[in-house]
Amino acid sequence: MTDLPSLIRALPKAELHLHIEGSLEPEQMFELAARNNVALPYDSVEDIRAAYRFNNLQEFLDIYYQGMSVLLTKQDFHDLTYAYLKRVHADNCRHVEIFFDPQGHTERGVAFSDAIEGIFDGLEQGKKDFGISSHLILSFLRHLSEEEAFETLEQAEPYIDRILAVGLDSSELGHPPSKFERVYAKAREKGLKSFAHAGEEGPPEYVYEALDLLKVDRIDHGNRALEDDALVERLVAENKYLTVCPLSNLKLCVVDDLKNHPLKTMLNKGLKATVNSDDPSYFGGYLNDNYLRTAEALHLTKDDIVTLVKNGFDGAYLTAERKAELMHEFNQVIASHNT
Ligand code: HPA
Ligand SMILES: [Zn+2]
Repeated sequence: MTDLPSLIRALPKAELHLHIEGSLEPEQMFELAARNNVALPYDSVEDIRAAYRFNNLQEFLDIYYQGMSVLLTKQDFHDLTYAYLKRVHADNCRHVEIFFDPQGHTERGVAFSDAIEGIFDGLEQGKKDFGISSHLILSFLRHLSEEEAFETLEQAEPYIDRILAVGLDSSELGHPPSKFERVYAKAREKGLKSFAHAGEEGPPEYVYEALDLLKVDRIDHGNRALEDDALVERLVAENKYLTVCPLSNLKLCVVDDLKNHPLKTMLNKGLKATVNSDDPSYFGGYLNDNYLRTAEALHLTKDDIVTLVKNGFDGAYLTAERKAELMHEFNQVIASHNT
């Protein structure tokens, strides 16, 4: 009988839904606040952790934007990114596709170039030290205007060849994908892929809009697509990957209990679900925690884990060579756990 937790820990994995600002641990928040002379409304690390109780997405976002106020210099963005990669290296995470929220920084007076170059430096160092391959996704804040999204895309121009995709995050309700149809068209013209958070709190209509108007290649979350059978059929037929985040869903009350999480239902319906951590510092778990706790709560089988991990590779934008390397390692781990 396979020891499923040890298999989960040992398998090489990909993470496709991670906001780098959401990996800022309270200890690092204090360190950067001291380094940059930023006042925090907390007295201790325990104080910060105690504040991480959320009834919905907006309550989290308010604290998340406040947390990122300690990020000011290129070095800060490097250190943040490197700390995340070091942490997920311990989870045997081999490939990451991470979001960053440039508008969360430029609106505070941080230069776009400092944020993105710091992140790129961190990713490069992580590749050297841990062998983690990566892509960066530029995410628009959907509570801001489309015009501001256009300005952000403009700022990204010098780096466009090193950016994988655009994404859409922040407050979902009241900010449907249709608001960003034109800026997504422009991003696609520039050769970027299109991703969008949809169906986390928003209705199935937002998922349709993401598909029809933003022409997304991947859906981030997508939980509420399950309310519409025709939509599920379409996502299956079009082979759209969903980047699902179980512990995020629990912390933000998208599900009331992990036992009621739709991940297993998604797999049963043939949806291409992947497992991810979203904002691990705020939601209480990195990549392996998301696999382990969901596996336990939903009684996932070895086949389910194999499917989820492979979906992570298939839904990622890996070179053929990198994918072959990862599948080789994957097969070796599976073989060693069969004995
Ligand atoms: O889970 C999320 N949803 C929407 N916006 C976000 N920004 C960071 N994390 C999230
Ligand atoms: Zn997210």
